[in-house]
Amino acid sequence: MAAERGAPGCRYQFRVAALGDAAVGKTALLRRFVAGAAGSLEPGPERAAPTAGLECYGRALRLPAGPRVKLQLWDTAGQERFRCITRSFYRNLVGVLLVFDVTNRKSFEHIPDWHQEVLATQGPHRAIFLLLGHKSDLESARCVSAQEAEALAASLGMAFMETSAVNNCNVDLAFQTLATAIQQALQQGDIKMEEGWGGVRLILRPPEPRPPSRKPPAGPCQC
Ligand SMILES: Nc1nc2c(ncn2[C@@H]2O[C@H](COP(=O)(O)OP(=O)(O)OP(=O)(O)O)[C@@H](O)[C@H]2O)c(=O)[nH]1
Repeated sequence: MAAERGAPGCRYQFRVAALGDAAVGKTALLRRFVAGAAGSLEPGPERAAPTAGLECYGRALRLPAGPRVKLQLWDTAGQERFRCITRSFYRNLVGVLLVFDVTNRKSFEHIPDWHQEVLATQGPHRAIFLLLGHKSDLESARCVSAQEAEALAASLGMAFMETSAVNNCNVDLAFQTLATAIQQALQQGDIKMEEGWGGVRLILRPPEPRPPSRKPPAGPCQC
């Protein structure tokens, strides 16, 4: 997957958000993806300042066998007191990463509530979801198995992956998987771009098919 910081040559912009309980690692996950494998994680292993409301990041990527797309990535506050800000924004999402912490059972049990909250506020546009079990590097403290998370994801109609921002496990793959599913839904007409909806934006029109070139008249030279 080729990555760029800007959006040159991107055909679409997909608006995606990471949702889940406070401190599950949404900010670290997004920053890891934007910084790439070589980037350092700010502010380090200590607890980062909790997100207040919403923060936005962006990164472009080329999908396998597809166009280049820009992901507009929204980091949302997990804390309840910011929920009225984040809720107002769900209807303009085309992709949602539902994030829980594999060492925090409550954050896993709250996933159906997060899912329901998005569905309840979405309007006619249906977002594509991906369930992420985050902090997979903390194996010894794990209290949610991959099998039960897979079962939950299947029951909610979405795919599941485990990620870690600390060792950069599956981070690129998670975003690539979500973006590919969005692109396929767009291609199949399951998602439609509409005026006034911010989930998908066309940045660059596909090139028009070129008209057949006019050949010089056959026959003897006229000059
Ligand atoms: N071991 C480990 N720790 C992580 C990982 N990702 C994040 N953390 C730590 O988990 C804590 C919370 O991370 P954040 O990214 O701030 O969590 P958040 O979900 O954005 O929190 P809110 O903004 O309150 O919603 C921080 O101390 C991070 O360093 C990870 O993959 N592995």
